[in-house]
Amino acid sequence: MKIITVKDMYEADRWTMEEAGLDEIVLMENAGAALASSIQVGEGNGRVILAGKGNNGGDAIVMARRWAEQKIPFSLWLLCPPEKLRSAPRQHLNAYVAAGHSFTVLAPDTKELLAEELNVAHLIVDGMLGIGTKGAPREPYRTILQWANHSQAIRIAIDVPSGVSEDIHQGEVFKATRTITLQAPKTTAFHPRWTSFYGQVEVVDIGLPDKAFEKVEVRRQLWGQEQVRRTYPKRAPDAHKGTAGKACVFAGSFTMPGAAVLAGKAAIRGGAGLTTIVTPKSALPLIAPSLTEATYVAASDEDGHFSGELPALGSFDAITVGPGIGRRKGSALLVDQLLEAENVPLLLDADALYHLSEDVSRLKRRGSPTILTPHPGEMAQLCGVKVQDVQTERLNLSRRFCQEYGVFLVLKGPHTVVTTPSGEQFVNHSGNAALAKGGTGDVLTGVITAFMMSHGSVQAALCNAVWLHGKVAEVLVEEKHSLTDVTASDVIDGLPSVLRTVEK
Ligand SMILES: NC(=O)C1=CN([C@@H]2O[C@H](COP(=O)(O)OP(=O)(O)OC[C@H]3O[C@@H](n4cnc5c(N)ncnc54)[C@H](O)[C@@H]3O)[C@@H](O)[C@H]2O)[C@@H](O)CC1
Ligand SMILES: Nc1ncnc2c1ncn2[C@@H]1O[C@H](COP(=O)(O)OP(=O)(O)O)[C@@H](O)[C@H]1O
Ligand SMILES: [K+]
Repeated sequence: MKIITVKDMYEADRWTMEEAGLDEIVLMENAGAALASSIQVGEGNGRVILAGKGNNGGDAIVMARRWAEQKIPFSLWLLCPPEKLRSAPRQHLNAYVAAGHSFTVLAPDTKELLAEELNVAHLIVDGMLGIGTKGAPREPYRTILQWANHSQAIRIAIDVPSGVSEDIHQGEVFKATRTITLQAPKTTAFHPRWTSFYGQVEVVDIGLPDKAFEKVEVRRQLWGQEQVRRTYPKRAPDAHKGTAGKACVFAGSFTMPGAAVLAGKAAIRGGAGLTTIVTPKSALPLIAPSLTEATYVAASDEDGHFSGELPALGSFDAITVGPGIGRRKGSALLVDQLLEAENVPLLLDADALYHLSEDVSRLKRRGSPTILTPHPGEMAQLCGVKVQDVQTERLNLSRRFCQEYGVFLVLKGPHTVVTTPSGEQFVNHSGNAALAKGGTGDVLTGVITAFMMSHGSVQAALCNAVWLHGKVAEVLVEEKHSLTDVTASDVIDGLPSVLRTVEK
């Protein structure tokens, strides 16, 4: 599903109205109807619908008419004088009034009543500000947002939570329990500043033809279960360990053997036919007893870490380097040599990214696919910026980096972003804070390593691995864990149940 900017949405809107001849009134009617049927009204009274002066308010007015016709009790508040409404919302307000329904206009003498209603409401529908918002909400929105946010009510936002805007600000924003977005998810839903205000996001169709988005260059998409099912490869009945892929994982050290175990186990669970762990000699006995199915190469060791001498290796379908290798000179030398490995996809994670950041331009010399899997701290180091700058520019920064260096990038965190060398972007929709624990990144690296060899497309491999990893965390918390106790090993153990649903 395409993720769009405000400009894209207005362009699609314009096309639909001007080229397809569908009136704004019709789209607003569709939006209101879709909202009326997807919002659960709950028991009792105390439903407040807030309508602002733009088209977002128009959607709320249509929704109110639909509810009124179904005899659902509510109060509709108009936050501007009716004559200040834009043309389409005004026409819908006329229809609402003509149908015999009532509303209250916010004014000095009604303000207190609204405060009281919001205070005791069980459901607040926010049609105050939509994608036309510029900067922090001004009065009267600011105060009403404060009242709404203090209420114990379930809060539903129409299209976007009021106050969310593409230009970042620190003003008041509607804290939605759920946001019902019209037609397509907006980029702001995945911006770290705004994600938490959106709550649960649902997309409803309001009748814009797909063609309306063809003219818009949309290169960002949501990646979810549907896409995974479509792209997940079937294992051939005559598959053998050679066809399932031979992976070589450079991981571990005397002080960090666990990272190698986690990445190796996850690669094997992820379907790799053969997994070879290359690790410093002294770390090998710490790793091998916990990972029976792998084969091993003992690398030359210097004080429990890679010395930098590359052992003689056979041929592999994928090479991964990083988990637990440490930051000493030896592992830097290792990374340097692996970057020269021709004709094999190379995944760099964790400490390998630390070494890479010494000279990122080396990436430009690579002839085969290169995959980087940084968390925001590692991304900041790769780009020479602050972590905060990574977080506010996750999508744009990733795209610029991938286009400049010709790599695939997995920028981790809530809503992990996968970017291809040409700048296509895929935002992941699964996962939860249970993953915020050491070692879960090593698990992801292992799964990616396996998927790179089984999927025809690197992009699909990355997106599917990221989705699976997040989905496992969701299932673990739904079924037998809490957000607090999940371990990286639990994530590996949880892979089978989600993989089974994908294979079906
Ligand atoms: N195809 C579509 O995209 C459709 C969109 N619709 C709705 O239309 C909305 C966009 O409508 P509009 O373009 O009228 O925009 P809004 O509904 O966001 O309203 C913008 C209004 O708020 C004012 N405003 C902007 N920033 C403000 C701030 N910081 N403080 C106070 N006031 C501020 C502006 O002056 C303007 O009058 C969408 O979010 C959606 O809900 C629907 O009506 C159906 C069709
Ligand atoms: N709050 C969160 N919500 C969703 N996913 C998260 C969250 N916190 C962490 N993750 C995921 O957990 C993993 C952590 O990886 P990383 O930071 O590399 O850990 P480590 O290096 O310790 O293994 C990433 O896949 C990241 O996307
Ligand atoms: K809104």
